[in-house]
Amino acid sequence: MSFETVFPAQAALGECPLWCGQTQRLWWVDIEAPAIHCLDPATGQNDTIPMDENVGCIALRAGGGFIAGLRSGLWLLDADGRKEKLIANPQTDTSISRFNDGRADPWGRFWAGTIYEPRDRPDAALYRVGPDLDCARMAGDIKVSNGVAFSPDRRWMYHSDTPAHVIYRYPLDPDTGQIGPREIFHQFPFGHGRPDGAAVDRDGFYWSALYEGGRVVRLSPDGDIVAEYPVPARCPTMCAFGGPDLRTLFVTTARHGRSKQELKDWPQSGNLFAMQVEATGQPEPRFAG
Ligand SMILES: O=C(O)[C@H](O)[C@@H](O)[C@H](O)[C@H](O)CS(=O)(=O)O
Repeated sequence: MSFETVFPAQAALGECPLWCGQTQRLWWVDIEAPAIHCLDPATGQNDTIPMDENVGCIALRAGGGFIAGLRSGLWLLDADGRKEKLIANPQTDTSISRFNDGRADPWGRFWAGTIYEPRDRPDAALYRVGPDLDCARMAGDIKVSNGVAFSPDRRWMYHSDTPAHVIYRYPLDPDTGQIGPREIFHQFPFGHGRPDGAAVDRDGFYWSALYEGGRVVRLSPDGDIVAEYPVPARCPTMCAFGGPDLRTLFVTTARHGRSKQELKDWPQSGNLFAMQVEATGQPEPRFAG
């Protein structure tokens, strides 16, 4: 098992891969293009929706279209990616803060966090949008919000702060989805990659893309690293399960802000990769609003 290029995107900042089981397509974004993409892995056909501002994350809406975390705030988009409604713009200064990682939860809500781009103080935050479009600030004290994912038993929400090299987890009420106090799920040592986007498989194992770590790591429900999978790019940004049996692991990667030497050493940076895995992913929920 090893990652192979599934689409030679050469994306600036590939992110937010998410599988649509209905159409058998992989949606993903290029934060810096900026664009929303839709890949048919069977044919290699990749359709692009250009955006007019950074797009950090998207989720599919149950009724069609997207909910998205953009630089200017949280938006509803139609099926063609056109802005329908600004839900909220909670950031204090969008010139130095934008939405980053996010996804829908098993209750049909959308969680999205920001990146505080100066990274000199923990001014990023995590927000949750309900189907009624009510937006609530759910967590703070972070610099770059990443790694949002949910356990299959609905008892844990995972959330990372990339520059701090830490993945947190929050207890979830399995009925209401309310979160409890955060605890450290895994603290990575500095200098060997830091946790970016992630996915949780059907057995509750957390698969984390390690930015500047050139690999994806699989962590047990107790937070122990049980496997590591090299990626042919130094900066994998997020992984997602897909394919007819949800046993294909897709990973997006980055070129943006990387040195010429790094891009020479890792010429496939920015591509989309895929690997068949023994684990089975969870179907990606849709936003109910
Ligand atoms: O892709 C993302 O999540 C961010 O936009 C990336 O740029 C990355 O996570 C971030 O740059 C990591 S860090 O701030 O350099 O630690």
